Amino acid sequence: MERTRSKPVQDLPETIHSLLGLKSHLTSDWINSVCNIAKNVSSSEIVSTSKEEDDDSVNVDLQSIRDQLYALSTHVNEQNKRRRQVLNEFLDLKGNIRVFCRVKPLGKDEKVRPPVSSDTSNVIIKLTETNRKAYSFDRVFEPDSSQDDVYIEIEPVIKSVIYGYNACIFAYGQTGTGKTFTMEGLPGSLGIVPRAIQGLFKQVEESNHKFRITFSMLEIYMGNLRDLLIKSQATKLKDPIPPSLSINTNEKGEINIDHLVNTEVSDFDEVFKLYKLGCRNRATASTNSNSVSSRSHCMIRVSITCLGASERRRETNKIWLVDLGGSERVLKTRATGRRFDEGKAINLSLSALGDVINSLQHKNVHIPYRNSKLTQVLKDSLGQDSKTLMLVHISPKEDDLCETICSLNFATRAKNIHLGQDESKEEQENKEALMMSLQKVMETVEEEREVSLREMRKLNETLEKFSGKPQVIEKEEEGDVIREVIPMTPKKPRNKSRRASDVFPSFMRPTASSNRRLSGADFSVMANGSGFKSRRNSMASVRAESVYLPVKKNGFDSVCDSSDRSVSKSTYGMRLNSADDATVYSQDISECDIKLVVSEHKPKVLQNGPGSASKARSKIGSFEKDVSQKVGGTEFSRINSWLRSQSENRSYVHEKKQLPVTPVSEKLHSLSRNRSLEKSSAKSFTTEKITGNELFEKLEEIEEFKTEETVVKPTPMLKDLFELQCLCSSEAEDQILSKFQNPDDESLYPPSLGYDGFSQHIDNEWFGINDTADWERDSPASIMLLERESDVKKLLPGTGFDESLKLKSQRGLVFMEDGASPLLGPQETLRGRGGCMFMQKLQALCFRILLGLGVFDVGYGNDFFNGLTK
Ligand SMILES: Nc1ncnc2c1ncn2[C@@H]1O[C@H](COP(=O)(O)OP(=O)(O)OP(=O)(O)O)[C@@H](O)[C@H]1O
Repeated sequence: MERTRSKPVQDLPETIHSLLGLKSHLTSDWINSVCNIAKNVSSSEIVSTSKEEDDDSVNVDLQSIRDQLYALSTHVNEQNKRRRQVLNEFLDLKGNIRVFCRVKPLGKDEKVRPPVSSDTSNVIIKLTETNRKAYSFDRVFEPDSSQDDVYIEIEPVIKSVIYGYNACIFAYGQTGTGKTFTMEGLPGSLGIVPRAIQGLFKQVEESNHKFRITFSMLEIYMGNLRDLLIKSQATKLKDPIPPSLSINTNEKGEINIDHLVNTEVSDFDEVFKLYKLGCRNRATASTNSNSVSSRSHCMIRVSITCLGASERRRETNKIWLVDLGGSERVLKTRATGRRFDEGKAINLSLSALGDVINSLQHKNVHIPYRNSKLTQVLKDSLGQDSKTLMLVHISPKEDDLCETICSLNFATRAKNIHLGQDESKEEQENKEALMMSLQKVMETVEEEREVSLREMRKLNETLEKFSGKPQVIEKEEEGDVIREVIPMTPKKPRNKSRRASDVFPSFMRPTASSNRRLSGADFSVMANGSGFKSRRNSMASVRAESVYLPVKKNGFDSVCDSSDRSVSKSTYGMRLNSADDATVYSQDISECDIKLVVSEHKPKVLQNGPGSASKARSKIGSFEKDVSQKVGGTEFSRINSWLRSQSENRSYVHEKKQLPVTPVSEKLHSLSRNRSLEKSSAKSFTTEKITGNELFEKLEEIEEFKTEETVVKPTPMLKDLFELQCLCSSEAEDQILSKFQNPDDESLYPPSLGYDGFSQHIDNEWFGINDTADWERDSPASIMLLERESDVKKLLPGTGFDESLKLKSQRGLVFMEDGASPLLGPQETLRGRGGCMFMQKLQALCFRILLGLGVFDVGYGNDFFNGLTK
């Protein structure tokens, strides 16, 4: 390298040479001049010269380290690809849906010999002394199995997640059999969730790519999604009500959940804190079977994004870790009230999950994902190339034998196809040999990869020592620019001020309506001085409900069929601009929809008092049967023809038979009996036309009987109407309370109503008489009507519905003045036309039935509704 040096320094060699060669020059002057030259050479010049020479050699070393790192990283990429291939082949051979079974150990006091025995792949049930039934699974964990044993079997699935596959691990089983124990674990014996997340971070650290990991946690409670990372039940007046979660499918077929908190995490500790927060928010309760029973499905989603890693299946993928609610026989658990409803909701979604898995195993064209929220959420993580693992939990206790058999049958349904009962022994042996060889290949690849990674780490440390930063290599691979950060990625500083609820991923950009929903509480606080009012208004302002639009179905829905859809609908702010209803539609069918079909037909006991609830429940079975018939069309056709005739003739049809009056007890006893009789005689009704006044008198009779604590056996048609009316109201109220109930502050919430068919509440609020009451706006009827308003508008063009609603500042249930249409009209006329009150009530009931028909989608399209209003 050329350097510029001072003149004396340049002359120095020559001078020394002359000094050595020509001793005659050794005069005192000459010596002085040499000394001066030496003095002029600065010390810094000497140092810098030596440093630059060192730099040259270091530069050469660093470059060679970089080259080596580049080569090694390419090699590791190749190994990763190979590893992914082998792992995938291995998992494919094992089956993409694998079913494990875990047997809970007997308690200390339970010394009896259990009727359930197991080995590593079979569970044998002793049905009688001579009769046994065997179930085989991919793996059975015996009662003494540890959490380690379980995790080892699960690890390949976790590894596949790093390679871009979606995965789903869920724990299924009867309540109290150890699902939460397996998934969550105890402090000394961590379960699958913490281990899986630890495993994921370990994989990420070992990888030579940069990953972005996010964490979300939600529960499906009574058919509704609830974010567990934000407090879902506001405890203070000012607490914002969380936005409703809705399930969407993007153009790639990926499932997204709008408004679900999706927090970026950089290490296990961060995840664990969020996880604990979520667990605290989860709905649990004490039941007969488990003192801390999960009353919901708890779902954890870990999403992973890694750009430009060619060995990964997709850039963003996810794993769902699901602790399902316990399947239970409600009769056995003797659950009542809310516990009963929770159990029923859990059972419904579990059976939907079973159907989906079974269809996947059968490779059916139609996979019924839409039958529950649970399966909708898991849609892109079940089946196809996703890895699914079901852990069925059973109890060895004799007392639980029925539940055990149910769970084992459920699990067998999920697994027995892919294991290939048709496979010959030879084929099975070949498969096992192939799996063994793949395992060996995998081990070799893993070892080689480990060596490469170790070498890379060493080189990287050296590089960091000299250059002060880890090496970043940029290279072109398969057309993509890959940015690889070789291990030891510096940790991101945690943003402590960030609230979980503030973090929304980019795809969850707030829409106008979601913004309004988010600000709903603020609005209510600002608009009202009084706390009570403001709280209630905030509740009234933000309603989220799933309803099923009356879209005609063409048989079944299919995987890629977007024609049939239900609507997740949020109705906002009745006090805001009426044209400003924020209605968010998403393509999802609510689990509630299924639940509603069943539970909306709860029998209503026309008497309040002790025991009435249990009596009502005892009739649910018969009503459910009844509903299935209705859905099948038999009874609806009766309603249909009846409504048609009444709309054509402007008169009402009822059973000719005299309304019998029976005491309450007799009535309750005979209700179910009558129901079957009614069904059988449904087609042979003798009908007569009566005038509105006559009907009014009849209805008055009914009202009188009710007030005298007696029960009327109404005509089948009227009874149906009464029941439907009551059921609609109670279900809506239940759902609203379940969303907004605040156990700490019950007084701020609408009182729970004892539905007796025609309670004061219903008179005043369903029929919109009390125009000053805030409850009117908040009443279930109003909410239901509001939520379905736009649907009705579509269905009933030209009925004046629009106009009448526009005229109304109060938006309760209103009726048409025109008697021709049984539906809507100014509500003021109710007071003026007292004599026609009951006729109008009946009209309103018809209207609600129409809505109900629409909601439950029994195949009646627009024609049906239009026909009724002509
Ligand atoms: N394999 C096991 N080893 C030790 N204890 C267990 C095991 N499985 C379950 N338990 C214990 O049994 C009790 C009930 O278990 P857990 O709460 O996990 O049941 P669950 O299936 O989640 O019930 P639920 O569906 O009602 O939530 C807990 O106290 C748990 O610690």
